[in-house]
Amino acid sequence: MAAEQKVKDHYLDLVTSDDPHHPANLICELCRNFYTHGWVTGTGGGISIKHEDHIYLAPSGVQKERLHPHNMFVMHYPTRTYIRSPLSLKPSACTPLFLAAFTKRGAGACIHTHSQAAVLCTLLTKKPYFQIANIEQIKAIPWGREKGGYMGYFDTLTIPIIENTAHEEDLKESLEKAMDNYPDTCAVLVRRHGVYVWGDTIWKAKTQCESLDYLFQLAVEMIRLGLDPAGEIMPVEDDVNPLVM
Ligand SMILES: CSCCC(=O)C(=O)COP(=O)(O)O
Ligand SMILES: [Zn+2]
Repeated sequence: MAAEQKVKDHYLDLVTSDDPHHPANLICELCRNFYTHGWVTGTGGGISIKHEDHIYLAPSGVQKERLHPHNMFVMHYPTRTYIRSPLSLKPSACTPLFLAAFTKRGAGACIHTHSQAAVLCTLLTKKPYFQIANIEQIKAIPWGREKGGYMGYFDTLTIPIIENTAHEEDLKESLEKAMDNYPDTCAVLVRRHGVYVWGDTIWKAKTQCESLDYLFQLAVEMIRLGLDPAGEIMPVEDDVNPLVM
């Protein structure tokens, strides 16, 4: 009994910390925050964080805004084995997709949202990508495989769109293919479903996810107004501006 208790305590230690920046605490806090954006509504969406050799994952099919650190699964990344599996829960169905971000991109965190703006952007085009250009917030999106590179104001942002599947885990192959075809991207949209966004750290992933969602919302409004999000900047006519002499 004593030995068994010791083992159990050890596993609990992996998800018990007073540090608000501990991955188990952060996933809970950020899911509550993302719920207020409508990003993890009705159990959809989620977050995974890599910390050293450990991957922190939420359970599948639970209300993400009500997570407790003790609900977290912990995977030993080098062996891809679970070292903590809460009883009667299953790890997120997004796990293979999160792992693709860690493995193929060296990400430190991956966020999946069911944002309505993201879904609408996949419905407003039949193309296998979403584009937007000449918007200041584009500058928050990293670009290029070299660390520290960001998009410029005059650049066109392209985010690949993959087709949805009946089961989340079946998206893995097409997500990985999109990562190969768009080596600079930090996100992949899933038609009629949502978006996966990854970053070097959880804070970068959050900033990128927020910036992309801002751009998705803006694109939907632009299209509603008959504007092309990826179109040219309309020249300002001096003679209609009363401030220009
Ligand atoms: C109504 S949510 C359907 C599953 C899904 O798309 C998702 O993102 C949540 O998966 P999880 O296994 O983490 O609950
Ligand atoms: Zn999903």
